[in-house]
Amino acid sequence: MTVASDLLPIPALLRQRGIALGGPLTVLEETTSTNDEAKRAAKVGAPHGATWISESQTAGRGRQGRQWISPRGENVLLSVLARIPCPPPRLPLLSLVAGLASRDAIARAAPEADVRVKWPNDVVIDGRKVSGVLVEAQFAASHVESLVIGVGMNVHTRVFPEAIANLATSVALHTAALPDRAALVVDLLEGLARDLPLVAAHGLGPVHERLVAVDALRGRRVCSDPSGTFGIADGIDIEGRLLVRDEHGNVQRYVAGEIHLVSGIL
Ligand SMILES: O=C(O)CCCC[C@@H]1SC[C@@H]2NC(=O)N[C@@H]21
Repeated sequence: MTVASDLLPIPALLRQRGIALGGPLTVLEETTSTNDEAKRAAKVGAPHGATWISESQTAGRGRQGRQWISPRGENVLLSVLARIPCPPPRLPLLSLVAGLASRDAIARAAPEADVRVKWPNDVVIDGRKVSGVLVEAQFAASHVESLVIGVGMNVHTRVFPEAIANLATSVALHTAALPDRAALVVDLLEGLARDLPLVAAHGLGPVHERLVAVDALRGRRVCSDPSGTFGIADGIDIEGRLLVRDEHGNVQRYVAGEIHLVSGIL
């Protein structure tokens, strides 16, 4: 099967705009997971910036062992291999910054939509998920040898399975014209190329202001695991932790995996 022609302009657009990620680009009809492709290739020396896009995944995955399901040919399923120095404590920041890059690409494609980053790794429109990020690091001894940044974006899908119908959305549901997948990919890679090395080297500082401006959780009621304490989300600090104000006005700081929203949708 040939790959959809709307993806073919990607290499030329990347060259034209001088984007440092996105090549060599492999576009597949099917794979288990684009993150698997990138991880396999990393082991045999694939270069920084190598990128895989697939029209479908048989074992697409998200964080915490969840599945990532996407109908064939409708969306963006992408993984990029990054070989940048990153101290292990900064790894959680990369999900946030990749989410921000995905958010900015989607906001450009759907300028009327209120596109936000939902800490720690989702992108939402009106509280419904439009994109998710899965960062996987490969270690040599105790240092990070390579990083795989996996991004799934719902682009053309208009109807979702019943179980997630209230939780998911797509770019197409917020645009008059059919969104351009190549433009979304190129904008995403541009954001990643600019911000990933900055954040890996300096922490969240260079993007913090942009991130807090599009924080989806601020003011929302959340619950911490495993204590079950309720509070109101009160921003993201410079270390990438979610601030939660409890009923007594005390602020706790949480790292990813310790917090969930009280109601599924925002
Ligand atoms: O929301 C999440 O928990 C993260 C979802 C990440 C999905 C993308 S799709 C491309 C890449 N390949 C995968 O198997 N997962 C990521």
